[in-house]
Amino acid sequence: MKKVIKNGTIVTATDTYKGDILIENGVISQIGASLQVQDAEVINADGHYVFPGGIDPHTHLEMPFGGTVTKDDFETGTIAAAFGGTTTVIDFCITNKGEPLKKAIGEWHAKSKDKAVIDYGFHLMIGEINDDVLTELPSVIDDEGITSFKVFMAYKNVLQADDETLFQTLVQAKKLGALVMVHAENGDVIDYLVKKALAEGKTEPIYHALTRPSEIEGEATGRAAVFTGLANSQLYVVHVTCAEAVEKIAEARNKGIDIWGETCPQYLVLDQSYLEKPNFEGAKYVWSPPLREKWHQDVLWNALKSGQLQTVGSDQCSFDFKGQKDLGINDFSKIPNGGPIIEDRFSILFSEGVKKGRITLNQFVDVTSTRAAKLFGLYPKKGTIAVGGDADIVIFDPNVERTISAETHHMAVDYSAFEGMKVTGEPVSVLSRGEWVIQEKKFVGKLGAGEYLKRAKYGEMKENKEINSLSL
Ligand SMILES: NC(=O)NCCC(=O)O
Ligand SMILES: [Zn+2]
Ligand SMILES: [Zn+2]
Repeated sequence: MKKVIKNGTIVTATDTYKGDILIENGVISQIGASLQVQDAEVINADGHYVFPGGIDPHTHLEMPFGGTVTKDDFETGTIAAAFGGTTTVIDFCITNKGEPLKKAIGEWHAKSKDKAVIDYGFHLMIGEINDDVLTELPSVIDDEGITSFKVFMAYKNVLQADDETLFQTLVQAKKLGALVMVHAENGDVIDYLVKKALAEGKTEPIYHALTRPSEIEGEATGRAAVFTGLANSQLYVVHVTCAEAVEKIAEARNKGIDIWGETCPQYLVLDQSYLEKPNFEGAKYVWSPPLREKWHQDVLWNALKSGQLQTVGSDQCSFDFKGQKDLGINDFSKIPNGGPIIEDRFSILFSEGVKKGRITLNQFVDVTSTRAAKLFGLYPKKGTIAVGGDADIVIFDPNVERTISAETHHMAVDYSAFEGMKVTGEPVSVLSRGEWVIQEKKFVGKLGAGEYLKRAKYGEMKENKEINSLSL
């Protein structure tokens, strides 16, 4: 059945206006003032914003990590994402050295196919480059539509790749039309600092942060940027946390290097002092890179505002406090890294960003949806509200006040990293390709309704180049 969303304030990355939206066969077929439509379900969005569904370009659902597996899978994770206003996730498919890439991709399809309630795609981790990998890469792009590769510069002896692998990945990405993503920290230096701290009997969660200083995030970001320039390739730096990394990205962009930066809500609103909470509670706040001193938050907000950082991902990577985070009770290096964010990304950005005047309403849409769609080959099917695009839509109450809590969230974990935080604004209803997923704050979607997204090549997203040169 057709649907028409009436009287809402439609917000895209560039425009804000009152209008009605007609949805037919999962697609936006018309936008206009006072649309008169027969035989349509009418949705009254008066007093609400109508946003394009959020695109979360950074999730780890059902990922084996740190001796355990992330608690939220493609069922609970995508349901929670939808409650939070996200209608597309791009998850990291983790590969193992010596095994075919196709094996890992097959595993990720098996995890997601019958569970995802919203649309999804995969990035592919590259841990090594050899003849087998080189033979497989073209079909990863052409057959699977996976057009972004992820290289970890940290997690020594686990996920970390060496510089040669990063450089070769950049070269291949340029040739094939993919965007390279990096976790930028110097894993070798961290490994030394961690061993030293443990030998000195420093085992508490705060040492996780103290052994990963912001300078080495800056160093790794700068190194990756230099490689990108040399390879004349393209780079997206995930979870930027600090001034040093922002500076390296800005410097590289000024030189004309094709580099993009993402930050995450946790780095915008939480700080290093959380790791000092007593009774091992600090473990709830163990991320890599770690939470920083508070002053870095202003740098990150300003970078979003000025366009030096372009996206906000969640880095959803959730572990229970009891039974998972406590693997590191006697040794901070064994605390599984990551936290539950997928549901809170949109609301925190709106409340702390738009409501507090740090970013505009249109920038909010850009950093939570549009820019990710452009960078990761989904635009304009996703990431905006336009005729012909998928009807992935969030009807958002900008004035409701609520308190974030594990008691009320929909993620499968036993704590919230934002427990007690008051936010203004909440998604009320969410549509994925024109079908209700959340209706009046209730889940009404279907497991397996989410479709796998084959994405366009990076080079084909001409708009990325234009935006990059415009904002230099
Ligand atoms: N960020 C984090 O601590 N965990 C998820 C894995 C990663 O993105 O590095
Ligand atoms: Zn990472
Ligand atoms: Zn991550």
